[in-house]
Amino acid sequence: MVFSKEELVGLLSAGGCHILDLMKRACSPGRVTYSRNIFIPITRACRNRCGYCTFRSDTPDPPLMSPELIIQELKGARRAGCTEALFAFGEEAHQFPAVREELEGMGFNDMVDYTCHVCRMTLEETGLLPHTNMGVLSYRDLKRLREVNASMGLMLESSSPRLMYTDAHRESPGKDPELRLRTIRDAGRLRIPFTTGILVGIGETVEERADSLLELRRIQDRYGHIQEIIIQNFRSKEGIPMENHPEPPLLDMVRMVAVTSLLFPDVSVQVPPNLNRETGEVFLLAGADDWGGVSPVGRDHVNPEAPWPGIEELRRVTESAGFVLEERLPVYRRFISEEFLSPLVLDKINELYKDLI
Ligand SMILES: O=c1nc2n(C[C@H](O)[C@H](O)[C@H](O)CO)c3cc(O)ccc3cc-2c(=O)[nH]1
Ligand SMILES: C[C@H]1O[C@@H](n2cnc3c(N)ncnc32)[C@H](O)[C@@H]1O
Ligand code: MET
Ligand code: SF4
Repeated sequence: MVFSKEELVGLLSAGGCHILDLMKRACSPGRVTYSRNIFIPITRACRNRCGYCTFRSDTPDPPLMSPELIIQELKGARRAGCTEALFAFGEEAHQFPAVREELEGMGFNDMVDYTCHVCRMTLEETGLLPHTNMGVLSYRDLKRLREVNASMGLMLESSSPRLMYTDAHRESPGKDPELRLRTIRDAGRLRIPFTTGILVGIGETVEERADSLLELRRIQDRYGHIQEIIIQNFRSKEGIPMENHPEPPLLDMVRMVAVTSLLFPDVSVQVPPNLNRETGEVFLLAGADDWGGVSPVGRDHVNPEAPWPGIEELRRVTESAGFVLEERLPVYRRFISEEFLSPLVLDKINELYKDLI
C-alpha cells in the first residue's frame, strides 16, 4: 500500500485517526521473534556527543576491549545459548590517540581492520554470529565487514537535518541524515541484511517522523535489504544534556509502531522490551513483531539502567497478547542465502543453526 506524507501525518496525529482504528488496521496475529544476544561495547570513544547518550566517553578505560576479553565473554554467552554477538562502538573511534595507540600496538591499521579480525575470531572460535553497529561507514568499510557479519545495523535516528541544530545532534556530525542514509543505501548496494531504526521523542515533529519513514521506504523499495526497523523510545537519564527533555508519550509510540508496520509489510518492526517494561505488549497489538536482541547474560550498555526481561517473562507477555514467541538468528530467515551472506557466514549458519532456520 502506498501512503502519502499527508496520510502518514494524519495517522501519526491524535486528531487524524482514532488510535483503536489504527491499531486494528496494523495488528496481525502470529509470531513475535527475538534473538539471544550478548552486547559487546568494543569502544566508547566517539567523535559525536548526542544529547541523549550515556554510552560514549571522552576517556574510555580501556580504550578498546581486547580480543581475549571479547572471546572470553562470547564463550560464556554461547554456553548460555546465545547466537548473536552485538558489537557496539562509538563512531570513528580512531580519532582518539589512545585508541590509535592500542590498534597500532596490536598491529591493526584501523578500527575496521580490528573489528573484522574480532568478527572472524567470533565465528571461528565461538560460533556466535556477529552483528556490527559502528555508526556511519564508507562503502569500502561496509564491504570488508560484510564478509564476517550475519547482519549489520545503523539507526537513522531521524531524517531531520533540523535536529543538527538542537540538543539531540548539535555536537554530532555523524548524525547528519545524509551520511546515515548514504550508509544505509551503500549497505543495500552490497546486499547486507540490515537493521535500522528511528529514535522517537528527541525533539522531532510528527511531520519529521513521517519523513523519516518515507526515506526508509524509498531505500527499501530500491534495495530490499532492510530486515527490521527499530522504533526506539528516547529514555531520559541523569546527567545527559537532554535530562529534562520529556520521554515520548505511550500513544505516540503506539501510533509510530502501527504506521511503520502498515508502511512496511515486508519488514519486521522491532520494539525493545527493556525500554518498555510495563507497556511492551501494547506494541504487539499495534503491529510490532520483534523484540530484538535480548540477553540472558549481559546488559544493554546503551541503556544500562533498563534490564532485559528473562526469556520466560518475555514469553508470558507475548502470549498474554495472543502471540507466539519464536527465537530467530540475528539474520532473518528470508536473508539466509548466497545473495545476502558471505560463504563463511552461510556455512557457519548451516553448520550450527539448522534448527533455527
Ligand atoms: O540491546 C540492544 N540492542 C540494540 N540493537 C540490536 C538488536 O536488538 C539486535 O542486534 C538485532 O535485532 C539483530 O538481531 C541495535 C541494533 C542496531 O543495528 C542498531 C541499534 C540497536 C540498538 C540496540 C539497543 O539499544 N540495545
Ligand atoms: C544504539 C542506539 O541507541 C539509541 N540510544 C542512545 N541513547 C538512547 C536513549 N537515551 N534512549 C533510547 N535510545 C537511545 C540510539 O538510537 C543509538 O543509535
Ligand atoms: N555510535 C553508533 C551510533 O550511534 C553506534 C550505536 S551507539 C553505541 O550510530
Ligand atoms: S549515540 Fe552513538 S554516536 Fe551518539 S554519542 Fe552515543 S555512541 Fe556516539
